[in-house]
Amino acid sequence: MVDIATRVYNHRWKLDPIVRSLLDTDFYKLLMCQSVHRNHPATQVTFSLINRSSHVPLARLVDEGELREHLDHIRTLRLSRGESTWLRGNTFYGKRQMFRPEFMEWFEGLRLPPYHLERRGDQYELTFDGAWPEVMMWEIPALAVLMELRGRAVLGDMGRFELQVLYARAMTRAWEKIERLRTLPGLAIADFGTRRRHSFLWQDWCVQAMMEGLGEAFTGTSNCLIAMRRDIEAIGTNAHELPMVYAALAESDAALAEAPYRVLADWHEEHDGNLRIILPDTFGTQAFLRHAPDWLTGWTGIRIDSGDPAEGAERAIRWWQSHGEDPRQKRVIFSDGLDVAVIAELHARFAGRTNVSFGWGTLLTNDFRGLVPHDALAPFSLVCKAASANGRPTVKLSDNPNKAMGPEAEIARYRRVFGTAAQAPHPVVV
Ligand SMILES: Nc1ncnc2c1ncn2[C@@H]1O[C@H](COP(=O)(O)OP(=O)(O)OP(=O)(O)O)[C@@H](O)[C@H]1O
Ligand SMILES: O=P(O)(O)OC[C@H]1O[C@H](OP(=O)(O)OP(=O)(O)O)[C@H](O)[C@@H]1O
Ligand SMILES: O=C(O)c1cccnc1
Repeated sequence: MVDIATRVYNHRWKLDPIVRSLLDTDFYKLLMCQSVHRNHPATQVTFSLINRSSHVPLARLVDEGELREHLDHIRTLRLSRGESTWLRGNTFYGKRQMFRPEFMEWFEGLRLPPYHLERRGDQYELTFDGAWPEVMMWEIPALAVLMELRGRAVLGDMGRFELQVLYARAMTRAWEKIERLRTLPGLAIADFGTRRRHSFLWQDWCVQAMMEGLGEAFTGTSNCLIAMRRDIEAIGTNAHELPMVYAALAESDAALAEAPYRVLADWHEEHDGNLRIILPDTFGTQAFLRHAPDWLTGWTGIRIDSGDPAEGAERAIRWWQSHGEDPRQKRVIFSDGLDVAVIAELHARFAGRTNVSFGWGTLLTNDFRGLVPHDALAPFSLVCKAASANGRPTVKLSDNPNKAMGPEAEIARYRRVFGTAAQAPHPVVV
């Protein structure tokens, strides 16, 4: 087992690359990338960094030169032969050859496109422009680099013993959470914490702790590199970028209203079983379900990613029931800023009524809250989103207005077209 504290202490004198592999990313990126590569290879997109925690002055905390070194390093990465063999030969969700040869050939040649970085006051403007399948692969490593550099800036001033005790405390906290989760019968939980993790090695430690502590209840990790190295399941669904970009490309209000379903029709052709998971909240869950075509009720499950999670799950259950579907045959995946108390509550309320699972992100892989002065290692809400497609702005409404994005006028148009009702704001922690 790596002694993380000693390693942090000893690695301060040369570039210690944060992201070392194109597989150090979420599995759903690869699933989406294959679909985008087939259906929208030439669509031009811009992805942008958004620091939703504006009180965190990223540009003061992270050195620009160091940031560039890490981003440049990521641009040198290529899929290795062993990684390619794993992707081509491994079974994902029980299916062989999940990734088609045309996609694999393209992926083997991929290098990430250039980035644009500029300091604006205390924040960084970081954007990525180019073809959608290439640009989308920046999101996860860019976030992981920024989060870890911000952490390293704090760790760099700490002594050997301070570091030992810091990690001992973080380990104790993580293990206590796992002990709590162990008491939940029939739990199914995966690691979704790559993008805002404390560090790669810390995420890897958390994954191994979940493996030992939870056994079968730990269903796997969204991180492909860790899944490969630890020989566990790679877990993934799909993300908001698909409906956001499809919607931005729509030529009329009627096409806009259809866009979220068009996404899933394309997905339907590629995947079955546990990969048919609906993400309904991009432009408001209620409106999405109200207008959903009948064939969608046959899908396996729904991912609840914003708003009040219990309300979201109740709504999904009612929707299935009203279409003659048995919710006990369906799956609800909760994935929004989870921590153990909420997981236990949702598990108690929904287990038995539907199949429940959890995608646990930042508060698994980066719960360093309260461990150093000024809470300088606490995670915060850093995201990287598709901001435009073929020159047109994207919009996200979400079930939480605090997560909405896009130009005001476009937000108003989307609300009208989708018939999205007013929503209650929820605080965004991560
Ligand atoms: N950011 C990272 N991404 C992927 N793998 C990593 C990362 N950091 C460390 N590892 C892996 O974790 C293991 C332990 O790290 P260790 O400190 O021994 O190696 P290293 O950082 O690669 O090498 P060195 O200590 O010589 O700089 C190694 O197998 C290393 O490849
Ligand atoms: O436990 P968590 O840290 O929430 O990790 C998982 C989250 O990460 C992703 O979204 P992201 O935060 O990138 O964007 P969003 O919050 O706007 O959905 C995903 O949709 C989950 O919400
Ligand atoms: O596959 C997913 O749905 C996923 C993975 C990581 C983070 N958020 C969501």
